[in-house]
Amino acid sequence: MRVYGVARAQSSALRSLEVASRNACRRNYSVSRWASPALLRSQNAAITERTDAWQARRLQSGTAAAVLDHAMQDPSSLSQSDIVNNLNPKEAARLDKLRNIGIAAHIDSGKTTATERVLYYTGRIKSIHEVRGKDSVGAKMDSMDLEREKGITIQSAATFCDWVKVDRETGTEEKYHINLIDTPGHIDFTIEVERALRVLDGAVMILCAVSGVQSQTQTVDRQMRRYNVPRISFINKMDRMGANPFRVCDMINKKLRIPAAMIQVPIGAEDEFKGVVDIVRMKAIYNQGEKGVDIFETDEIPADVKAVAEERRKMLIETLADVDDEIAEMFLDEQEPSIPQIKAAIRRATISLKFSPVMMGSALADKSVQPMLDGVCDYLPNPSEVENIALDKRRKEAPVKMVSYQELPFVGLAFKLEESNFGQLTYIRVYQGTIRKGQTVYNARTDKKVKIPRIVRMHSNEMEEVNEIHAGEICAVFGVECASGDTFTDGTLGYTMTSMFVPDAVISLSIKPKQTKDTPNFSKAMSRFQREDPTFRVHVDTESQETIISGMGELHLDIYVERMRREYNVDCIVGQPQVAYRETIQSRVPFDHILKKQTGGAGDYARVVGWMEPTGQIADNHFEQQITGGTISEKYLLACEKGFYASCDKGPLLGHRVLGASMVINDGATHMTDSSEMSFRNATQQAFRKAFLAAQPQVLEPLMKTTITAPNEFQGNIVGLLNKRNAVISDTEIGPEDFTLYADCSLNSMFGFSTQLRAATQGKGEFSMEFSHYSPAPMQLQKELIAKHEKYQAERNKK
Ligand SMILES: Nc1nc2c(ncn2[C@@H]2O[C@H](COP(=O)(O)OP(=O)(O)OP(=O)(O)O)[C@@H](O)[C@H]2O)c(=O)[nH]1
Repeated sequence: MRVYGVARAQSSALRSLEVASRNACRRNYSVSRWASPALLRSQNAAITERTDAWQARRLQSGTAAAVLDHAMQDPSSLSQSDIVNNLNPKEAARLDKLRNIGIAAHIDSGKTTATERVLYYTGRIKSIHEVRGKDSVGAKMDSMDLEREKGITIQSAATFCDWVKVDRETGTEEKYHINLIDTPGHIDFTIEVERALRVLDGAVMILCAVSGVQSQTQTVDRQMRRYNVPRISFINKMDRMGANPFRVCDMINKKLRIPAAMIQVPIGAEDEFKGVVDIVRMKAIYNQGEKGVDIFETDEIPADVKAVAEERRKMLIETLADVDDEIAEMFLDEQEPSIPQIKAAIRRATISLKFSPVMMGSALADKSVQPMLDGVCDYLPNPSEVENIALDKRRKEAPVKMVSYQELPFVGLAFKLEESNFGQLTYIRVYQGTIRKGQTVYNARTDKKVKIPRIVRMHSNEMEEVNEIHAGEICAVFGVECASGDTFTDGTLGYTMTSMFVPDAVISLSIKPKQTKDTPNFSKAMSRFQREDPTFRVHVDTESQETIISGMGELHLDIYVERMRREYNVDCIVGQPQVAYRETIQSRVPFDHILKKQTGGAGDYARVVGWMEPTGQIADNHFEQQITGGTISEKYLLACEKGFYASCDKGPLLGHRVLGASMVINDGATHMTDSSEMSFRNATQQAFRKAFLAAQPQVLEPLMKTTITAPNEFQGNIVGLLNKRNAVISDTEIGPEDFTLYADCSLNSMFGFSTQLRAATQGKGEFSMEFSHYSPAPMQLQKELIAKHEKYQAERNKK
């Protein structure tokens, strides 16, 4: 933890390399957090190879080389920021003032509204437009027509701005460069949050001051944990009736189980909300001027807020003492930490994911957004303070930590693709080195070279052309053929980065263009949407020859059907939404199957012996061969494996994917002339079918974690609706006005629920669903589904 404090102090003071080097040596044996000697060696070699004049001078001077040598002897000695600081304090100073952040939250918490203020206060936009505002312009970050019409964010949008942080006591100013991504709240577009958090260094988690932690807040919380993203919590909508930030702070602690404490308390609430008290510095902060553009700070804390502010300050120090050693020691010695000590502790604890500082305001009422931006600069990490790991393909995929330093070989991750009027736009996070216009880079997955013709910085749907982008930054490039999640390098390193988590699709429907003349455009749109969104999948059903699209929910698929109409002029006919069922087995069944055909000429012969059994988990399938004595050759076993996985793609019960099945082949026979790869593949598929049907097969259905919120008077109606659907209600929370109900529901039973919910709550109820797990479908449903599938097959066979 000391590393951050020292590195920051060094970089802000821009001390000489010698001082930095001495500090690094002093820390050498006390800090244990850095990389492999091989990485440092390879990077040192890469640095030496480069002809960069500055670099060569530094290496010749011996200081930087000494630091790297030192690190090689004891690789645990230096952090990423130490290395950058020691190599080039100027570069460390650039990184120190850089933040890559995301704004993520439950639906309608005010992410886009808050982002609009951030852009206005930083001078990126000249006027503020509201989401669903009366001027019909819509917020800057909701640039798609559909987003503006529906008032929801569908795609995440990237932008950047410069924030000048003013220390009002000393009058000093510090300029920070912030790359910002506004993400959607609807669970159907969760991949957008997933990929933003994959590449960001920190986040602002927005919560509603009335509703607090909601279902999507919990999803976002899981995503932040998955990618180790430190966060500030910002309680928005302090102007709403029923706003209670103290309750929300408790909810963050209890429901999200992250130690959180207020670093501000409100001055008034609801329509009396006036501003906040910064309880670290004990200053009252108010917004003034048009759209709250000016900040007024004073020592005069209103009398009715003072006691709360003091009490909450004590609570803040106590919470910090639980998560930070330095404050813990002072706490035990009954010493009062100073303001810089508290701020440093908040920063350390936030970056090390042990704490979340809680701020508050009202974006819509233009109150207290600027202090939140100060918080981003003060408490969220710069790119060199975040650990980013790549796998080195040249060293058996050994993990290596990347150094956010512009002179090192380039490594970047393509995290998002988007079709624009000028061709495919690929968003890249540069983790190491520099990407330059005209440079040739390598795609680590395909090993293909590509030239970078244009680099731009994105400002929602507008772009600004640049010649190069350095480590730690986010940019977009044109004309680069790749898939979402591909790693690019300059070719000197064999690094590849792990990609993001892509959730399984739960819903599908058949789709075709109304008019055959639209087929080319239809295909174009399908391939574009698939490339852009890994949760949107398209396949052609081999039996019905229908195009099937699958995704995260009805809204997700509806939006694509609508985009097809608007952006490609293709009207489509869509089928009923279908649940993505799965199939599994429950018992072990042996098999001994012979495929034998001799009808003149070359015959077919393959014998496979073994067993099928459940893997024990409703997850991936498993194939294993335990052949002794070479009864089946390697080549044919490979064909058996292919046959097994092909069978898993289309289960024998309904033609849906198989989960949790294992096949072992431990014996068999081969014919001198009649055996072939095809005969072993077919024999395995036949054996699979027979064994599967004998092994107590079962249809699985997706269960959805469902959260419903509505005004309290409708609770009875909603419980009734859920009972009809055999939902299992797991929890209910009753708030001052609204209640929230948590339930597990089968996806199948939830079709049409939104219409019924609207009717039952006078349009005031909301619900969200997220895939939870697969569970056996009720027996009656299984029988009906199987009978329907068999009837369909029989009709097809007749044709
Ligand atoms: N009262 C009040 N309303 C707010 C505040 N901030 C946003 N809103 C309103 O809340 C609604 C949703 O705001 P958005 O900014 O679209 O929320 P979002 O989180 O970006 O929405 P999604 O991206 O669709 O999840 C809009 O009608 C806003 O005007 C606030 O501070 N106070």
